[in-house]
Amino acid sequence: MTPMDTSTATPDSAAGHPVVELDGIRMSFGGNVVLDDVTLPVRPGFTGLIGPNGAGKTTCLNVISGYLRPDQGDVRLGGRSVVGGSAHQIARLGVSRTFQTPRLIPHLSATENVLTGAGRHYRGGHLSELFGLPAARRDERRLRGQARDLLETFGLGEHPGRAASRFPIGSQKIIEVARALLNEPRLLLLDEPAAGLGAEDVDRLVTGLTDWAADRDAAVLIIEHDLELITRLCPAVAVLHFGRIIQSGAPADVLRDPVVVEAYLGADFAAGD
Ligand SMILES: Nc1ncnc2c1ncn2[C@@H]1O[C@H](COP(=O)(O)OP(=O)(O)OP(=O)(O)O)[C@@H](O)[C@H]1O
Repeated sequence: MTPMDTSTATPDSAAGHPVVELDGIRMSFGGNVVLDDVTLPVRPGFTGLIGPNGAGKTTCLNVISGYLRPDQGDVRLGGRSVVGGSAHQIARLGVSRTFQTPRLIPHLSATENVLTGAGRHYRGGHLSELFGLPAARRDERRLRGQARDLLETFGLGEHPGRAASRFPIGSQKIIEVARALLNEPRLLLLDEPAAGLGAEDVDRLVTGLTDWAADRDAAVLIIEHDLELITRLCPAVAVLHFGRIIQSGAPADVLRDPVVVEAYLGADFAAGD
């Protein structure tokens, strides 16, 4: 394979219309150009976004989720431009994300933390809760059940009432993923979900995500340095290097591409690791 023109970069092993498309995104901080003409379609299923430290991966997630407004280019969610929308507005359109460092509420239980992801599908509000309105009570019961099911899906159903801070860091990261899923997102953005996880937690994560995605049309964009996880989960992967997409396609092809090997993986990998 040869390096790809960023204007046509497409993880072409994935099927279906893109759930989200980055189109010609440029993002700079001061004079520092961090994303340069990034075009990336993310289709239903799993797409990996890999690249060296500082390549601009988290910045891509921040642009998609409305935490950053790009200097140029468009972000289309289901074909509709969302550039300029706030993070809150974009979340309401069905975009969920996690962060590199888990942002759980330490004293709340695992279930309660997952429940904090409910926003979009929760009809109750402070007033209806206050007056104990039936719709709010029904929603809460349903959501509690879903939160517990999600913890089960990720193999963490044993201690739903335990405070988040009492779980090991790997489990906390997985609880954060479960929280992002309660919202039934059509687009899930995961920022290094496996960082700091042991092998058992990585298996929990992969199994849980695979089970969750199996009967849904959702798209999942995963930033990850664990290339084995990327290969297990993602039929499509794109490589960012110095803010540009330098290659995309099936992981087995992309990870063998000499341009990618040189840019990212280093001589050890090229030698056959
Ligand atoms: N808010 C910001 N202000 C200034 N510079 C920033 C900001 N956010 C990111 N950067 C810079 O943009 C570049 C890309 O950062 P980014 O976090 O997107 O990289 P990354 O590929 O996710 O890296 P890593 O794998 O280490 O997490 C870095 O040089 C970083 O210092």
